[in-house]
Amino acid sequence: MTSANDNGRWQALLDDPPLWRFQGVLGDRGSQQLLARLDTELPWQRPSLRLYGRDHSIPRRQVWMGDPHTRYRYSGQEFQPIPWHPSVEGLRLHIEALLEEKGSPVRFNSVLLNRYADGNERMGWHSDDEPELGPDPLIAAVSLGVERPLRMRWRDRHAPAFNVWLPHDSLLVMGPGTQQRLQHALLPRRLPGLRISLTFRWITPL
Ligand SMILES: O=C(O)CCC(=O)C(=O)O
Ligand SMILES: [Fe+2]
Repeated sequence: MTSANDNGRWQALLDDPPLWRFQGVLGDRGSQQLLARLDTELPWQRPSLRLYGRDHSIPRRQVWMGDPHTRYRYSGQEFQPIPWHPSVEGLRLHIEALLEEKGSPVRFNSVLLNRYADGNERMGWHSDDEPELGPDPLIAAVSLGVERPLRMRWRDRHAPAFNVWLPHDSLLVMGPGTQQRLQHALLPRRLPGLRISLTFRWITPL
């Protein structure tokens, strides 16, 4: 599915740390089909997380998927992955091929899927820097549905925060160093409509 042509669809948003965006991952038909399939076929959950001693339901829904040993811990909870949905496994292989062709070979063994019913649903400021992701993770995030901005800010505040717009059927690659130096958030916006993101990771069993 990849071709020499793909090089023209990569856009460098930052050089250091490397932040890249790719448009047209699956094409119109494939991306619409995947969005509908994920929306209807996955067991979306809204777990409670403990924050400053109180339980809060997350302001979105999520599914943790991956190889059986890829347990994932955050905010005092441990998530067991559900097995790969065939469409998501196909997307994983496609993205690994795109990255290999770009000269950044990488493998993923897990994915966090996030479902935002509308602009009120969101994800707060964080870095994906859990120990099981290793010291220098590369995270590949596919966006489907309504285009929303991922807000990014420098941890040391040496430069202003900025938006990375994530159109339907795009891929954002957060390369090595991104999690150490930047935080990101999907802030609430007055935008109607469904968005689903898939953030592919490599989890090292601890
Ligand atoms: O929905 C997004 O694009 C952001 C998701 C994210 O930051 C994450 O899954 O860690
Ligand atoms: Fe994240």
